[in-house]
Amino acid sequence: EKKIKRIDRAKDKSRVREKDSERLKVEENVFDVPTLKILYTLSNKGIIKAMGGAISTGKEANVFYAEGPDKELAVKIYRIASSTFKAMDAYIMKDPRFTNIRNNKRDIIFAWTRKEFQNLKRAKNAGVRVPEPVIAEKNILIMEFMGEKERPYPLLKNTYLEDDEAKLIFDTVVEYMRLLYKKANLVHADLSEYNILIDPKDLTPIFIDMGQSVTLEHPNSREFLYRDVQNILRFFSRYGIKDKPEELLKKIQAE
Ligand SMILES: N#C/C(=C\c1ccncc1)C(=O)NCc1ccccc1
Repeated sequence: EKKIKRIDRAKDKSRVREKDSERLKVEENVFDVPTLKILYTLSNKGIIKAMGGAISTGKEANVFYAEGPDKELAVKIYRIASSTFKAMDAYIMKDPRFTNIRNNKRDIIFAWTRKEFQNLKRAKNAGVRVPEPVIAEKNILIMEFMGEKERPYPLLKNTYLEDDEAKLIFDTVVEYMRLLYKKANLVHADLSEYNILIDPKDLTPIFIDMGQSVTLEHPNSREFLYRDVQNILRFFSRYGIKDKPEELLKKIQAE
């Protein structure tokens, strides 16, 4: 009996340790030394006052909550170590804005982070609701936190909607896609219910994750736009919205 107890306790302890190492793993291969140095610099510049917990964790990046001098911030840290930057290649190497970068991993990640900053800026200026970008420093992007008191707004994916509410959001999403295209000369290129936040106060959509967004000059921009349109129609079809891809493309690209 005693022996079994001892084994169970040992197992529990190892489980706790395993969990810690799990958490540490997330922290460690994002918070590598160069990244910590940049965070330290940003805090010395008074841009970040305190770091909070992780909002989103993914294979390419992690987003953390942070306190800024005057507003809440989201700190997106692109992983250098194990990121699948191969996927990034397809977007960045054909982008006329980034043809001259050297083909090494760090430079690709730094260029990608700069690109997300620039794309957010352009989207904001075009009238699309996105997190206001604050600064891009190497593999770190700091932007306005979309949420309240450390709680991020929910993804469209996780928001319960009545049909009429969904229709209003759908119309705004299409309008934002049109503004991105006509005013910002951009295609989101990864638009879906996973990259749209919903402000619960007024049920307005917020586009996030624009690192992969491309200008219309990109050879595949129309294909990426078509895919965004299909994603949006697929998701909103559950609310009885029956628009056809061609109709949406006409609305977005209309002269
Ligand atoms: N940008 C951003 C995001 C949220 C956010 C919330 C509140 N304010 C600003 C941004 C976000 O989750 N992006 C998706 C993502 C990024 C990294 C790993 C997994 C998933």
